[in-house]
Amino acid sequence: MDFNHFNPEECIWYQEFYFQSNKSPEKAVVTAILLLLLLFIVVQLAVKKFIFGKEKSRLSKKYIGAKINQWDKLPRFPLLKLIWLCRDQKSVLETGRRLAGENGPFLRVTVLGEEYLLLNNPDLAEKILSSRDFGHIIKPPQLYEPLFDLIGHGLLTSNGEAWHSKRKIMTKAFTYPALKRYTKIYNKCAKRTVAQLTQKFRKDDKEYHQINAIIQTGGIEIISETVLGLDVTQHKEDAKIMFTSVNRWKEITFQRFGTGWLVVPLFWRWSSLAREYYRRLGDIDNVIKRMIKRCRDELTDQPELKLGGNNANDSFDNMMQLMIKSDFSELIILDEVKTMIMAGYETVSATIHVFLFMLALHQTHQASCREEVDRIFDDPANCANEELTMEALSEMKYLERCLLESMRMFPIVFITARKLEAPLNIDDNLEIPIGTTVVVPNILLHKSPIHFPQPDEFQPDRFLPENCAKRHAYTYLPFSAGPRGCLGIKFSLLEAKTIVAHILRNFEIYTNDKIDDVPMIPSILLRPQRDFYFRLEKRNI
Ligand code: HEM
Repeated sequence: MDFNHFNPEECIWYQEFYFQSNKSPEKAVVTAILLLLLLFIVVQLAVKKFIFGKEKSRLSKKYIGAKINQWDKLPRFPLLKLIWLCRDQKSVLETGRRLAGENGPFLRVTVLGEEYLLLNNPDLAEKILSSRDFGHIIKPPQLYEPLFDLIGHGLLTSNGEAWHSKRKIMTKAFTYPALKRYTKIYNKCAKRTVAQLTQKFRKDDKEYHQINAIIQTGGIEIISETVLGLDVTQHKEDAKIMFTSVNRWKEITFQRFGTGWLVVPLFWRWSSLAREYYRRLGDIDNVIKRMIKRCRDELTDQPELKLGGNNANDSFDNMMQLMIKSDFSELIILDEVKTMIMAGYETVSATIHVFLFMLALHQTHQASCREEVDRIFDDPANCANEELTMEALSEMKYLERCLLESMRMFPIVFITARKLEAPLNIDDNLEIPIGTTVVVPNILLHKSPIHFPQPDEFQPDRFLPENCAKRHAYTYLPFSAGPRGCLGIKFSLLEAKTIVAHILRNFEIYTNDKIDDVPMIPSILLRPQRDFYFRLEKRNI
């Protein structure tokens, strides 16, 4: 074609484009925007690869001399096949179990140049989770990045020395004396939960209702008071802002991760959901700042309480006081408080919701738990005014076994992941290189028929001490394990036992759902496709 004498009307493709664009100019604009976005994403990926690539080679130099090993021979599972097999969210867990059975302990996949390795075996899980090497305890940025603008560099997302020093201090918030103080809060909130359930299930009401919202309200009340010192009855206005904002923030987060395209930062930042999300976050920050000020004022009024530094051990009522006494800056307190709320509210509420469902499905186990609970409530030495003490709660052995079994079948946090900044030595022949993201699939380990025969059956006696002693410690990981395992294990078990014991004391629990009616979906947390339905019959006590 002679471009010097180019006549657009003679050229068919040009005419088509010209007339199309004339007919609907907005289509051309949309196409241009999409092309620009595509270009932007490609550039972002290239820049990331360049930066991570440099980081990798810097780290590799640090470990010159790492042995040549079998890593290169470890086969890769085809990514497209994996995406295809996991296309249905409802059956993704079953697919995972099948793949784990077929592929042995390792499943290696490469995504956009990033290596991922599934370690589906308790020995391998122990190798990574028990390691104290700072290069083995890094949270993968590609998975945790979305959390950074929410919780900044709180305990859950920070690494290295910054993480270590904060962990040392925050561990004090979970010692026996601290938990003993929180137990009073658990009881108070459990009684409010029972009152709300009593209102919902009127006498002679034979209907089934969803109760998750009530369980979650109890969960937020507990975490607000134990972390912030925010008692709903005393700080009504702040409590209202806190509850609505935390709930909306959580809903938006689920919506974001459930709607694939909103995960892309560029789309997210321009969405109306993001605007609401940051406004809610601002509201939460303002409540926390007001609580920090109140707490500082209280401590100034009572100088004998102001201990500072390492002496902050025992004399605090809530985690905020501990942080102020440990001289955390306001910025660190904001991140840490939000971390605790995020780590500790939805996880326990969701665990209780599933546990009540398990008890409703297994009436004989429910009856045995109630018998135990009644015996403890009726013992005045253990339990005055229907207040469960730490000692009373530790006597609830049967209830605890049922809770642990429920968490085995449905671990709310279903995987643990680390990004290697130091090679991980598996044995003489295999060393996993720096840069790999290793994933421990807690949920698949819990369903292993070798360690848990008839894994789909609810059998609380698996958690009798003699049966636990026979099992590898890294077969059961609802709270993960090792130096980065959950800080709130005892907190969660005590809270869940208190709430459920109060409910069992007051109600008989029934459901008309079957276990297969409501598949569990792996989202940020493992959660049922919809809330379960329950009927609660008030007991005559
Ligand atoms: C049933 C309830 C809970 C479950 C299933 C759970 C599970 C977990 C898991 C699996 C991890 C490790 C994550 C990882 O290694 O990537 C973790 C970490 C953590 N959890 Fe929990 N958690 C629960 C409740 C709580 C509560 C109530 C709190 C505090 C009030 C809490 C605070 C934390 C913190 C601070 C971390 C980060 C620890 C660190 O990185 O050093 N969790 N949790």
